[in-house]
Amino acid sequence: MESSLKEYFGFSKFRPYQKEIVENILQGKDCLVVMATGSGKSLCYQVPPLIAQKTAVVVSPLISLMQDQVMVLKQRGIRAEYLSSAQTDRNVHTNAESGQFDILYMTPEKACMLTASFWSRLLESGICLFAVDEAHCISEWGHNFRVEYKQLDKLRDVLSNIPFVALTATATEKVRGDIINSLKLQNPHVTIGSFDRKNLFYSVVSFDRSNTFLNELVSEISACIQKAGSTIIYCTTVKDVEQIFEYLKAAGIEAGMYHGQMSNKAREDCHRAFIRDEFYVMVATIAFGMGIDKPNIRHVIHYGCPKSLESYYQESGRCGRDGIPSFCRLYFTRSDFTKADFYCADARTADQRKAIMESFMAAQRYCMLTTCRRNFLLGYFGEKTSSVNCGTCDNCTNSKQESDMSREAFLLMACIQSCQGHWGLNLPVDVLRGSKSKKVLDGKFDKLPFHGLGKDKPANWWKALAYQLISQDYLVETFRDIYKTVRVGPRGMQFLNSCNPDHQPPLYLTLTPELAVDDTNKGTVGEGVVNGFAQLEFDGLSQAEDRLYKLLVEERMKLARDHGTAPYALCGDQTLRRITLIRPSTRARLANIDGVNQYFLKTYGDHLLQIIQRLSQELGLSLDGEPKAEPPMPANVATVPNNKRLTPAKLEAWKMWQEEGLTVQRIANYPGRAAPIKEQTVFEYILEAGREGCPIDWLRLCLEIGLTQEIFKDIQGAISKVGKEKLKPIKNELPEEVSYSQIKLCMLMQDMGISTGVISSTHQQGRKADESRTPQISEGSGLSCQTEGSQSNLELLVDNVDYEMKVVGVPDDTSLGKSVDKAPSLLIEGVDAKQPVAATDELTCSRKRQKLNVPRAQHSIAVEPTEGSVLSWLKNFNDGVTLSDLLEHFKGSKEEAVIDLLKHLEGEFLIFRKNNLYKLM
Ligand SMILES: Nc1ncnc2c1ncn2[C@@H]1O[C@H](COP(=O)(O)OP(=O)(O)OP(=O)(O)O)[C@@H](O)[C@H]1O
Repeated sequence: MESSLKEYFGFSKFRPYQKEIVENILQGKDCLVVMATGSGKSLCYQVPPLIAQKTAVVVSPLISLMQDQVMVLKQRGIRAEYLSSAQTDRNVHTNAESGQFDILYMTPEKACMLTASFWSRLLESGICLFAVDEAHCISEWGHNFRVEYKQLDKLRDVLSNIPFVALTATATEKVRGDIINSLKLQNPHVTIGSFDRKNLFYSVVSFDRSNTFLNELVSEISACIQKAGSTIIYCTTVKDVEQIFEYLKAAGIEAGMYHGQMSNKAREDCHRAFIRDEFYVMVATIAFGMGIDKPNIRHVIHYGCPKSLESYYQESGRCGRDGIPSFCRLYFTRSDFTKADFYCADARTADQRKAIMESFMAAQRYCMLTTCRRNFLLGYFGEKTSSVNCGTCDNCTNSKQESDMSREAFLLMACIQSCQGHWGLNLPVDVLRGSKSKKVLDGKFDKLPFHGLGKDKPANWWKALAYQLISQDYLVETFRDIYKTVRVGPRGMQFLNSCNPDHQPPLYLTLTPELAVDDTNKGTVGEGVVNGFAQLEFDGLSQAEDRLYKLLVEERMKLARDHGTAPYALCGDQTLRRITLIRPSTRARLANIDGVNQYFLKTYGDHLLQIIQRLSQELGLSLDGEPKAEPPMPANVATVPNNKRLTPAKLEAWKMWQEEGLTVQRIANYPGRAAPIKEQTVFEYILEAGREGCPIDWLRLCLEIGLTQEIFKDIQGAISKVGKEKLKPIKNELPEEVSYSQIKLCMLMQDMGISTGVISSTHQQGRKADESRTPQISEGSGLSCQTEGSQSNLELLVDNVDYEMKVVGVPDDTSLGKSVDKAPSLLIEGVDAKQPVAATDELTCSRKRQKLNVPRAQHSIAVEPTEGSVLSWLKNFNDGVTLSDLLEHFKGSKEEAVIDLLKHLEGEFLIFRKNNLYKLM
């Protein structure tokens, strides 16, 4: 799997969850994948066909999206095509059914229209999966319901034994249920990743449509273009699109335009020019939504409050899909909030109207928020967060000013209370401002004691205060049909009860620019809203490197133009940045850069190497530098251990285990403890810390409870048979000696997307840590170790006995021409490894792996390094070998000769290097 990943995609490792999902698909399981935009969902259905050598059929909602994906896949040497009304090549249909494509995209309409004979021929040729991308379109609860998606279930009978894979970035629990039911997914493997897009900076600004504002917008966009970054400006109306487009044009910024009133051809041309970097700015309505797959958009601006928080998340999610820090800014005016009837116009049922209203109101709350925007977004999608301050939104980074607004809050809440919660905000604000409108007089609201008491402040000031109070739960906004009403909530009632007209307890609220209108603070409030690009640590390149990067961007552009493709399809900005920093001089060095795939190397490698050499010389830069630290990538698993949700006892147990290296048993019986706690409890604490995102040495934990790859796989098998709702049925499926702890650990690792690969691939590291530590406990605990027959990857788990064991040697089967898959017999002084060891209770297994880092080539005979001999030797080591292993194996040969040979093989994409381990492609 990893060699396919490197060969076709150029990546050296899977992102969280990807490998797990690919494995499940290859095992024939249905999958539901809910992972953030840009988290790498596509790869989950793009890798299996390369391994299974069968076609992956992918349903995708938009022709432009399919076309872009096919274009990119072709640049990776993957045979991809699409079937839709827009396909002009008639051969595609015939070639598709005879299995000529690795990946075949189609629209839902097309998928339902294809004849039974097409499917049966394709089935004969081989289908490895049927994927439904943007699967939320199946659900009426989703924000993009598409009727055609509903009919895809028909294909379930036609493709009865093929795994169905549904993928989406946004799906609430309700939508997830709908997807599973509609597609008739059978006991699917469900993956729900984090919604958090860590590389995105969120900010919101209230704006007017003045020229001053538009000038600011122009400078913001220019700053992005300077960094060779693309911007999308989403407008809520066609009129706004045209106006902004004209304004940019007048300011000398080349931009494209995209909206529903343009002809198909004009839209397609514009779309194509944008993804090919012919201009860097696209001004669009949300019609330019799902169909954009460009990974290097650095800036998404919303010019007006979006219609829902889901669509905001989706549209802003177009930003920074390649993981580079990028910026999402939302501009709104309060008049945007009055568009409910417009958005509800298409609703066919009361439920639909309710759903639209709810998410529109959530978008409004997002605009008015004074607390962390990321937390609000994540919370909306049901994700709990541990930090109060994300550090990457305007509210968390700008200095805030607060002011005691107890008197004003009292007046507003008391007035709203007197209006009995039957009204929106306008009426109580009118009353406070002393209005004598018909509505006020008819309802005798002018007789209220508050009438006119707030006339010193403009209406918008009071509304801004109301939104502050709503966001702090003093007021509650609901709606009836499409009309919003506001009432005093329990927190507000508590406040009102503690007030009298002459005295109110202090109530500090954040001063938003609107609230500062007549305040001396005005002017300082907005200062926090700084240019986002200045805030983002964009690249860390020196001046000369920055120049080189821009020249390489131009070169990529030329190459893409010559090959009729988009620059990002050749290689991403992140890869280009790595190339800039390393400045490789050989094919091998270029091949080893993350993001460089075989097709790229073969097609553009030599040309690019020449260019790099020439430009580096001109700029006075040396070649073959060391890679610098990468900009932050979105990590789905938090690594910060100061987790607020862990109790001190749990945090302490985790620290003792993870940081101090104590075993579970040792922690449970720690001398300083008033009373011992159960080992099982300590183990649960560690699992919980892991679940909460604290780093865990998974290999060590597996070793400590005897969870080997084989047991892991057995447990996975049991889970796929009986589900994972209850532990007992899983346990019943498994051999007696498999413990509940092992099952729990396996389930957690599965949930967190940690694959079995971790157990073996971290051997080297794990070994060192373990071996450097003398055994912590020797209390003669019972044992439940696997010995003979349960070894894998040259690994043996033995009793944690109170004397040091010593590895004295391992006969090297490989050098004798035997397979290493067979368990080697280990000779350990003082221990008969074949002696069965009695299992006792399930967690009395504080064991220590004793023999692990066996030099593989200890007994090797002289072998000459040739292309063939290196490749066939590497075949024996799935986990790869180090350079010293290789030198040891080929000892007698010159070191430089071995290194040259390795470089050549690397440059030919026959081997690849990951973490300094050489592996076979
Ligand atoms: N393992 C990986 N290593 C490095 N980059 C990756 C990896 N997997 C995917 N990517 C890159 O991440 C970016 C986003 O991937 P992808 O298009 O699959 O996201 P997605 O989850 O399908 O997003 P969307 O919901 O927007 O369609 C792409 O540029 C892709 O090449």
